Amino acid sequence: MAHLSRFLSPLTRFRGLFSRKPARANDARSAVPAIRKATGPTLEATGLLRSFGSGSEKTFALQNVSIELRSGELNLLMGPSGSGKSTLLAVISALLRPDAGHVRAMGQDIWRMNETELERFRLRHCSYIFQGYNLFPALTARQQLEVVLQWGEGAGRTEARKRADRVLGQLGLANKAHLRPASMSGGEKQRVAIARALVKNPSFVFADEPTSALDWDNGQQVIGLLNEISRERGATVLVVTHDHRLVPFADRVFEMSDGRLQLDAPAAPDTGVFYPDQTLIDICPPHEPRLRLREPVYVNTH
Ligand SMILES: Nc1ncnc2c1ncn2[C@@H]1O[C@H](COP(=O)(O)OP(=O)(O)OP(=O)(O)O)[C@@H](O)[C@H]1O
Repeated sequence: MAHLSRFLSPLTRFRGLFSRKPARANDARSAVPAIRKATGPTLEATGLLRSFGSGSEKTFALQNVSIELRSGELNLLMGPSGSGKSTLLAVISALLRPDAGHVRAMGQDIWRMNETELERFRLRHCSYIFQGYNLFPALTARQQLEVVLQWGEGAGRTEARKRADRVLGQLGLANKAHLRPASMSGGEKQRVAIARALVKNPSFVFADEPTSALDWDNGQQVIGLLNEISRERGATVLVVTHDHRLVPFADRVFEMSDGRLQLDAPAAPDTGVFYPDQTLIDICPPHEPRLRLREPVYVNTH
């Protein structure tokens, strides 16, 4: 089982929920682009090495791993237990320093940052979603979100409540806003965790086995939401999972084995068109789970 949270100090766990990034002006749902530019990578890792232990006990968890992720895409990271998925997720999400290699995000080499800069980067740009939800037991669903906005962004009480309620409503949780985690089902708890990740409008969402504790209906709902976060809000989403049923929801599927990344695997049947100038015409209905390109189709526009 992957446990990304083991790479977090308790303080980082708490602070990682917050962002000082101002809310985007437009509600992302109203801004689903019919045509979106396929941009370059927003997150680019090269030559990552990471080991644990020493001597005969030494484990090489990452062995020269390079990967590129783009905004607006949902990426799955799969592979057998112990293949290095959680380690890779932790290294590229600014939680675990590699022994060697580079991770470039938002135009910066994140592992050249000092601790303060790293913390600011996590706060401003990253959201983390864990298998175990990581909700505060004493807070209601609404308060889980409000605290992010009030403490993280300095939002006033009224504004925080309005924004929290809007996101809870978008995730079908309006009638659960007053409940504490102990009174919620696993699926509801994970949706609250996603709402909390969403409310800060992150550029990057990193999720470690977010559906493994859920039944298939709830799991499907959760991956559908992650899909929407990438597509409608333009976030770069990376999900570690063992569940092959999630594959049709993904833009790209990366396989790891023995600390190495295998070739990018295709996800689902052709539903879009790539033009040579890299403009992607997304022909899927905005609120349907996205179907994917098996092979990019290049159309001669001349
Ligand atoms: N903190 C640690 N100390 C020692 N070894 C570690 C540590 N973290 C990971 N490892 C080792 O590194 C290798 C990769 O572990 P990692 O958790 O990244 O794999 P994984 O693919 O996520 O596995 P799973 O699917 O079981 O969660 C494993 O052999 C693991 O035992």
